[in-house]
Amino acid sequence: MTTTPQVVVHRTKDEMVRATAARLVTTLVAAQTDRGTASVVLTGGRNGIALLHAVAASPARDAVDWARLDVWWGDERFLPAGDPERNETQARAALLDAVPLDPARVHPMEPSGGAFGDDADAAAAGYAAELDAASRPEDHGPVPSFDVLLLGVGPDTHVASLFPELPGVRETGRTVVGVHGAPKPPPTRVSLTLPAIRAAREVWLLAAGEDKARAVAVALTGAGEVQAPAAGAYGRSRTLWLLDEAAAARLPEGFRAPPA
Ligand SMILES: O=C(O)[C@H](O)[C@@H](O)[C@H](O)[C@H](O)COP(=O)(O)O
Repeated sequence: MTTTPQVVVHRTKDEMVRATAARLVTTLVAAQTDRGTASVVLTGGRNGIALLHAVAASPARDAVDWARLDVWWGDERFLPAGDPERNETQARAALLDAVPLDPARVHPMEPSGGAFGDDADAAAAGYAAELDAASRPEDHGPVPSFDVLLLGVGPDTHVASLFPELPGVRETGRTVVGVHGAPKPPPTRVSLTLPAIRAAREVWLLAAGEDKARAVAVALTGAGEVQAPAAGAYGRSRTLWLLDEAAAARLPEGFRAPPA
């Protein structure tokens, strides 16, 4: 099932990031109210990390019961543990180290030189097994039904580490893949695949700045997912594109959510 994307346009990047932080806190609190627990999938990139800083600074942040939150990653740069360019390192510095998470519920992807040595494909298989072990019968498959899965959008329409035309974006069987030869450094990465992304209840795509305007317009106006991976990223109950005016500038009329 696909969900029609909803497009929310904020005036500036800063406003988009702060409003999305408030939306994330509210959504996680609602999930904990409904199910007693919540889960989020983090993304790397400037917007994804700015969002975590904004959650850390939010006066409402402790409405979330952090000990009942599962934290996963949508992709990782396959670098040594603690490398400042790892998405995990940046997420810990921005938010995770500041809130009382249950360490057993934080699920980083293995670094290079870790349990799988320098084998990104083995690290991907390991993460797929971890997802499978965490999924329950009601999840209908080998991936948990994440409450919110966050994605940055690259200027070439990549999401997570699924780049246009590379093998990862064509993957229909596996839930996690090793990525080799990525055009955005570092070249070796680990990424959820589109089927795994689509297991989420809600998928939120973040884009700000004029260098994203073409990617946003292409992905939302009928491009195929192999050429434009962001076009294949949607959630089971909701797909939200959270933009600033600059990133929305090339969208045709009629794509924005009506004003509240
Ligand atoms: O590891 C990464 O780099 C990401 O997960 C990647 O998919 C990122 O989210 C986009 O490239 C957008 O990044 P920006 O928000 O910095 O433009």
